[in-house]
Amino acid sequence: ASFSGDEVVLWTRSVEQARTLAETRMGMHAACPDHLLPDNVRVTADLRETLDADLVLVVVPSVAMRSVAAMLRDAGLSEKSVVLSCTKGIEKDSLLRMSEILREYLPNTVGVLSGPNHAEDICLGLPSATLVGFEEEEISAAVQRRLASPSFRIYSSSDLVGMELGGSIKNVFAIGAGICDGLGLGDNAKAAMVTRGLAEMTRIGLAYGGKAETFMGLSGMGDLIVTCYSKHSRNLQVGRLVAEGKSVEEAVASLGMVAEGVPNTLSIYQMSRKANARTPIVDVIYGILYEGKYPLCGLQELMDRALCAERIADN
Ligand SMILES: NC(=O)c1ccc[n+]([C@@H]2O[C@H](COP(=O)([O-])OP(=O)(O)OC[C@H]3O[C@@H](n4cnc5c(N)ncnc54)[C@H](O)[C@@H]3O)[C@@H](O)[C@H]2O)c1
Ligand SMILES: O=P(O)(O)OC[C@H](O)CO
Repeated sequence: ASFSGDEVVLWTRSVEQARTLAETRMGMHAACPDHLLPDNVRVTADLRETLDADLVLVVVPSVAMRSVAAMLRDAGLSEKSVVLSCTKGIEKDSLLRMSEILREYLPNTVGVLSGPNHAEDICLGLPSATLVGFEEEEISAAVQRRLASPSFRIYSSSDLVGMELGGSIKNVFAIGAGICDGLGLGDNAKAAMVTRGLAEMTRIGLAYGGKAETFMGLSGMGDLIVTCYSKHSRNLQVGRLVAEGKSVEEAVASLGMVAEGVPNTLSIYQMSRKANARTPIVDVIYGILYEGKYPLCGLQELMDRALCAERIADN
């Protein structure tokens, strides 16, 4: 997105890394990320160049959110900046959402952007829809207008809990969908993973105060679908590799980018246990990633459970 011609400063720890990522991730052969970016976008490795921005999008892996929030505070981010978290994750142990971590460090207005939004498609200008959420309706509306473009349609929401939980929980089932692919279990198995995954997402999400309709929307079901089926999905890829016999560490290392489903499976499992939610798929994916359970045994366990009525939100 070019933010409609506004000046955009893209901060990254290393400009060299941004160059490599742009070349490999987007499959484009540019010598420099500037070639991929409109004239109004500038790349810098100096955080101080971002401190007076009126809108700050934070797009780092969830495990880095706390340190980046502290860096923004220590560098002196303007209190007038509106901060938008685009990160999909829940912190392990504290079980905090990304917007909650940002608020721990910054007095700023903080919101969330989440939806079925693979960067590869957005960079090509292909149509995408997403959700922006702030507690303050007028700020949602202003950010919505600011970031929308003819190829980027933005809906608004005030359910930050639902948005952040949906965007994090779907990663667990994307790994599950990848395991189905890697084991060659077929289309029916994958449809069952996605649909029963949505039921578990709804159950955990409701237990923590999210709204049911949010889990049916873009940041819930929408993101679940894209992550379970897209050729760009890193979580799907990790699941496939693990099913094919790679260790989790090897699978993640081969990506060279974050797969949020790996840390998220731990935190979502912790959330589920804390809420005493019925989440058999989350439990099995946790077993595969963290307890050495064989992928095929885990998936068979799901099939072997006692037969029951189809329940969605009911625990
Ligand atoms: N890539 C996508 O298509 C996409 C789409 C929607 C949401 N997201 C979410 O955005 C977040 C980031 O994903 P990504 O694909 O941009 O990941 P990424 O692995 O490409 O990392 C993004 C940037 O964060 C930097 N980074 C990593 N650790 C850091 C640290 N400790 N301090 C400072 N910078 C650090 C990396 O160097 C990189 O420049 C994730 O939560 C992901 O789920 C990604
Ligand atoms: O590539 P993934 O699996 O990390 O998914 C990225 C985004 O969350 C898709 O909306």
